[in-house]
Amino acid sequence: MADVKPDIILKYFPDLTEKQIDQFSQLFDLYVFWNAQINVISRKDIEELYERHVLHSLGIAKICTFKAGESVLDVGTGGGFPGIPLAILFPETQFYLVDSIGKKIKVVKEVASALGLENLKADHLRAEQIKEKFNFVVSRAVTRLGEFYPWIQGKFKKESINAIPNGILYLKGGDLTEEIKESKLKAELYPLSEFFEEDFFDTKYVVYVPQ
Ligand SMILES: C[S@@+](CC[C@H](N)C(=O)[O-])C[C@H]1O[C@@H](n2cnc3c(N)ncnc32)[C@H](O)[C@@H]1O
Repeated sequence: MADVKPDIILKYFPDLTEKQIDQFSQLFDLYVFWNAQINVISRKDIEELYERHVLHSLGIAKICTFKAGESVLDVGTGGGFPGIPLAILFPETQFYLVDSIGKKIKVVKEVASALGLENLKADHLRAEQIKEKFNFVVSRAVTRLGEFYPWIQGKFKKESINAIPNGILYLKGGDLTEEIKESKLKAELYPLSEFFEEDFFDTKYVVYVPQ
């Protein structure tokens, strides 16, 4: 049996409050329950939930510390990654999670409600339908940057209160040098190996595209 406690999160984020530790601890049982009904995580992966999904999602927090009052859109969140772990870590930031598959959003809503995450809203929508503007757009493993960018272009607030400019923070794998070139975007690549000892297989980078 793999370690199903959130100790690995504390190893890299040692300043969590009791409330956050409790919320991270609840994730395992919640995802075991919901994943049995609606498949949002590969079933063989569930025992690695904290490493492959929760810690992996928090790689974004190593690049950007979201501030109170900022807003973050998670495009193609699936069962809530990276949005749910980030919403636990940054309770003063507003998160909006969307996915084009309704039953995945049902899981997100159920998990968020069980955790009492008041800073998270989720909707069954395609990213292209969203009219609001955000400080940051996060995402994990949805599509190539060149296809992704037009979905969210123009959805960024102008004003910024963060140490880094508003922009996209995308957990990605693949041949990123080629993909970034093809997208014609000015992107910065951050390998997760700079922050974590764990191996994240085919999704080893945070791509940051300032706006
Ligand atoms: C490979 S899954 C990744 C899910 C999640 N981000 C994760 O890493 O576990 C890609 C998700 O993107 C969603 N998706 C694809 N195109 C989308 C769009 N235009 N708007 C919103 N969601 C989209 C799909 O429904 C799917 O749930």
